[in-house]
Amino acid sequence: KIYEDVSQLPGLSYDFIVVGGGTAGNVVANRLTENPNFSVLVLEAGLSNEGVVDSIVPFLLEDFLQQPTYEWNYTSVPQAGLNGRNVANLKAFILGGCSAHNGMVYTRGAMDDYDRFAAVTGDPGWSWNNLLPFFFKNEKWTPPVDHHDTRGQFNPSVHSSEGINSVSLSALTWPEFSHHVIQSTKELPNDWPFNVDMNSGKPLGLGWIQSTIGGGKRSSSAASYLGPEFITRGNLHVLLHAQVSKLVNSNRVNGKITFGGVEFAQGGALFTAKATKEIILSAGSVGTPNILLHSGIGSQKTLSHLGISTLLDLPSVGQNATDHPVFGLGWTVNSNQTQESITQNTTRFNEAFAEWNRSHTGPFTSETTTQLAWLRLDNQMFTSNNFTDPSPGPDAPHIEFAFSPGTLGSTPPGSHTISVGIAVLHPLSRGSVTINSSNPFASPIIDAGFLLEDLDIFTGREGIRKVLKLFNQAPTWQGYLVAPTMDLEDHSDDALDAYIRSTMFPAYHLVSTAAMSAKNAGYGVVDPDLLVKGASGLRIIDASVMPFVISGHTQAATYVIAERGADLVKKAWGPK
Ligand SMILES: Cc1cc2nc3c(=O)[nH]c(=O)nc-3n(C[C@H](O)[C@H](O)[C@H](O)COP(=O)(O)OP(=O)(O)OC[C@H]3O[C@@H](n4cnc5c(N)ncnc54)[C@H](O)[C@@H]3O)c2cc1C
Repeated sequence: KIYEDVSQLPGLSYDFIVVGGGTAGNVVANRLTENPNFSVLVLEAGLSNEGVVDSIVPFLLEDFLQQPTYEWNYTSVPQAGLNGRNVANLKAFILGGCSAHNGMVYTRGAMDDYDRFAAVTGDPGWSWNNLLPFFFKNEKWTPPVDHHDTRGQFNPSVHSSEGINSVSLSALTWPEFSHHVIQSTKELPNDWPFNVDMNSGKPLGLGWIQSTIGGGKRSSSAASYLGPEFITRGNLHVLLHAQVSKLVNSNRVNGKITFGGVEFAQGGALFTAKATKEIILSAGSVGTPNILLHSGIGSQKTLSHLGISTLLDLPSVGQNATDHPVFGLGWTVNSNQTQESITQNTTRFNEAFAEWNRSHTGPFTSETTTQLAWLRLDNQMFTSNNFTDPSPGPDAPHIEFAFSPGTLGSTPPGSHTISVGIAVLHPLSRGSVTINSSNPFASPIIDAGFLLEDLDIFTGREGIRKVLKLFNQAPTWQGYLVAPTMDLEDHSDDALDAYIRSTMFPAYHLVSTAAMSAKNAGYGVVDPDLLVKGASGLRIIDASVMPFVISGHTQAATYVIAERGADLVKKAWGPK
């Protein structure tokens, strides 16, 4: 059941307290309450997702992201790598967390990513092969709303229709643009090979986008894992408007620190919820380190400056923050079949919205990108520039290209554009999430550390060159493209770098701020079972535990961590 007011809760003592009803937290709550003997309370700071149309209708994402009501409204520190620019750090303030406001792109990444997780943690359970059943528990493959023939657009053998979270191919809303993109793989198959399914563990190549959308509606963790068949469980309670400040009632048992509960605020008052078995932090890559630090878990040096007494000296808390830098290239085109035909035409916009309301079909059923490509740079390019290949293995891409029949943000009235978003997938730059106040309700200090390392900007620059070469050399684009919105042809390295630094924005894939490491490692925040090192009864299950950012958008990886994490908890407390 979902509660809005703490006074309605039957009590404040549960077996498990899950902090954060976001992408991962709702998976954990669902899976633990499959056991009728476990009681679970989810504490979510944000608002209800019920009936929030801009979150439900995929095409309205851009509008949704402008709404401060559903945002934590964090600011980040000025970014030295971006000429001191201050970029947004979006984090959703709604049940479902970022799965309720993200771009819905479903990408698992490469097998090499997870095999590297297994290697650095010393736990084969994090390898691709061992995680595949958990991807399948999460995924509910769903037909696209236009029921078009999807043969050759995905590989059914790497998908599951038995999971909980809907994933689908988009309706064929933009056939002209899609034709040119797919045709590129026939005309330049060596540079841009077709990949029938980028979610097979081997993503290299170009293929059709898959999204967390089912029946034309966003499938957030709240809509799926807290769906009507689950939320009616008597042992599953979710309390909204409940912002956790810190872990409380600490004790030391056999040299390990334990916490009896969590303190949270609602309506200006403070309450304590007790956990008799475990506290699970699923507050995300910003929320989780913030709560740890205010609870006295972190670098003793930082905490003592703020007058917070250190219960557990774990200097890695909040460090190692990693996100994907993204920037875009745009062209005007000789066609009116672009998203501007809807966004700049009120009549068509209203018609498309009416169609979605009537039958959940039409252009409003998908987000803006139609295809993605994942490419590697030659090893030679790294060595001749004195870099080491940052990727986890030969099947992992260095760069992502997102093809869209339209441009993010505003375009001049009457223009028709297309764009390619470029993401650097294995940045070396690192930042941090830390605090500069002992007030747990103050905003943490977020620094993604974008483009501090030369390798990251080098990779971005080569991404631009790959796109320019594609549009120059593949005949399909001739006569369709009119002019670039910013001409980067023949630009020097310095000019391309300047373009990237002045236009880059975050992918919002922040991870690794409470990274897992091997049991005996002298760094890291959680062990491979996701238990906080040096603590007992305290686990972290969210995107913050990834030891590295994956070669893809991060929600599928977060879901798989949550599925396996919940399994570890159930095994620890279930029947022996
Ligand atoms: C704008 C945007 C677009 C994105 N697009 C994509 C995409 O297209 N595809 C993709 O794969 N990934 C995408 N991502 C990334 C992906 O959504 C995240 O990596 C993933 O959802 C993180 O899940 P999480 O469970 O770690 O955190 P969240 O989903 O953020 O969950 C954390 C939850 O904890 C709550 N919380 C935080 N602090 C507290 C507290 N103190 N007390 C109580 N509750 C608290 C939050 O309100 C939130 O509900 C995007 C992210 C953003 C922000």
